[in-house]
Amino acid sequence: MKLFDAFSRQAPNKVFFSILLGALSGICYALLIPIVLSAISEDPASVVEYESTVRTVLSYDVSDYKVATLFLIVCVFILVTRTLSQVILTRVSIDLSTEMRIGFYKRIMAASTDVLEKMGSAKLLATITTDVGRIVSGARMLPDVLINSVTIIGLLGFLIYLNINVFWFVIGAITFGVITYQLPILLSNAYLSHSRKKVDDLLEAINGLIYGNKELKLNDVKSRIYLDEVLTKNEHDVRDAEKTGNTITRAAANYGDMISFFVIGIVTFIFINYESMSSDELVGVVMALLYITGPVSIVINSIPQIIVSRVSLNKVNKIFQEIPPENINHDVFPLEDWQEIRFSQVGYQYPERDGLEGFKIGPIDFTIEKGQITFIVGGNGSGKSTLSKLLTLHHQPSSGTISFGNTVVDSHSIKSVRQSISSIYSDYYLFNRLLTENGESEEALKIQQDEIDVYLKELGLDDKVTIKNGEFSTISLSDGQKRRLALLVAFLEDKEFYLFDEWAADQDPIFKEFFYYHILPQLKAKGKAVVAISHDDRYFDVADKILVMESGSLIDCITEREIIDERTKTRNIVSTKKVAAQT
Ligand SMILES: Nc1ncnc2c1ncn2[C@@H]1O[C@H](COP(=O)(O)OP(=O)(O)OP(=O)(O)O)[C@@H](O)[C@H]1O
Repeated sequence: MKLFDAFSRQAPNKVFFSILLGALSGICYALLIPIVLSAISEDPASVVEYESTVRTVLSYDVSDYKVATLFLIVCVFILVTRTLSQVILTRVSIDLSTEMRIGFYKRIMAASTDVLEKMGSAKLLATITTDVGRIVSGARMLPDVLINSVTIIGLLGFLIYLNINVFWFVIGAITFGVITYQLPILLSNAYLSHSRKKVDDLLEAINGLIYGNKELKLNDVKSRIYLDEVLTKNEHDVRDAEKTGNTITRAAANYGDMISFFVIGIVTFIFINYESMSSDELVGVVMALLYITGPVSIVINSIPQIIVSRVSLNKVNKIFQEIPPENINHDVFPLEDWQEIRFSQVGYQYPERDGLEGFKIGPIDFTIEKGQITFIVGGNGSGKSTLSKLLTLHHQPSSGTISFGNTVVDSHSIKSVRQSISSIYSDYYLFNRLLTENGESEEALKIQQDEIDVYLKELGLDDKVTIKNGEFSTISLSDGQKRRLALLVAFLEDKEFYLFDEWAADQDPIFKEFFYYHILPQLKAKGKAVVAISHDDRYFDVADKILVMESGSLIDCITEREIIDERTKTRNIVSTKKVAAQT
């Protein structure tokens, strides 16, 4: 059983110990009935020797003292072994779920950006939150299934001892019950997994409700249609599938519970007419069957959950395969000094989607120099951001080579080269803390704190955020302020190559100017290679080089100072005229 394999791999010794305890507990459980029967039966062939002595314990009369003592010992033993078995396996299951999730985090970190972008966050989140949980709940049933299975086996053994024909009859009845029970369960699983798919759609719709809330508020028709045709429809789909699935499951579970009673009825009212049995034997059989009812229904009713667990385990394994780790060297080594980033005949293409060919870049040749500011410009969809992800080594070229100085970026060097890059993308993510290594000296921390305070002031954030022990006091800031905080983080990283994708787009005019005329030149003066993707043609004069993109091709690379100044001047005149015309 795959589920059990996963467990055994997690903690083989603990699992073995838990199985052993579970088995012992199951055996003792099965022993209770023969012990009780021995006490009430006068049959000389009883399991325990009958003794009619009465002893007084704590002022109470106890008959069959020896049997009673054995009964008590077995009960205590069951209590201890059963609890230990369950606790051990439950702990292993909790460890397993933690390990699984951490494994997921590591795999996501090691996967390439291309693969993650293709898969999308919703699928990954659903797997981490839903499937891992299901595996654990299924796995938590394993100790009970084990204990009860052993109990069933023990009681079946007792039935063999009582009457072999009854044993075969009971085996046949249980097999029939288990098989017929599976049919409704399969049907209900189909409904429940349909409802699970619908939950994905519903979650997407709820996202729309929360994030599209402002748009919906401004348009009553839109919000009514969204409520009726999207949210309510999805809710009803989930509700209907769940109702049907759960109705079938409940009916099947009750059928599972009643199987043993059907068997008791058939043995008592029908079987007895065809098989000669003493009344002691019949009492024994009925007691064993009554006793077996609980374990049988526990085992039968856990089958669906264990099946769901296995399905989830397969899903998790499948997703793991779909996000393979990047096939690269994961050791980081110091890079040889470099002065320029060189793109030689670099080409890249997004994968085909819905039968449409993926957007293509290149082949492209250019260089980015340290101590220079390079702008990448071009119309919407011309490929600037795609090019930026090639520059920051998140996309790997399908043709050509990228080199940082003498270091060619390949599977051996890519991770090391990435360490010299800092970027703020247009869809950047701001963590709520600086992720710097602890253990620095107090003096170093003080210098860093001073540096932070200077940057906070410079970026106009000193009255908005404080950073203590690396944690931001808040990230509930305006879009522009958040982006400035991201800039502070990038500064502190002190990398050799900085890339900004439309950083200034949502800054006010003062900070826009501050970015282009102060921050970028400051980085340039520090000898950093600086690339800014920008539509702000007013500031193109800051650039030492302008790369112009169109439809995935580099159509111009302007390096001449006069041309840049000239173009900037012309664009400024055009912009001023446009503004004048509009006003
Ligand atoms: N993750 C992706 N998967 C597939 N295709 C993509 C992906 N991201 C972008 N594209 C395609 O690549 C093309 C270029 O997109 P890109 O974001 O590079 O343009 P851009 O020049 O940065 O545009 P903008 O100025 O609007 O930001 C687009 O036509 C888009 O359809």
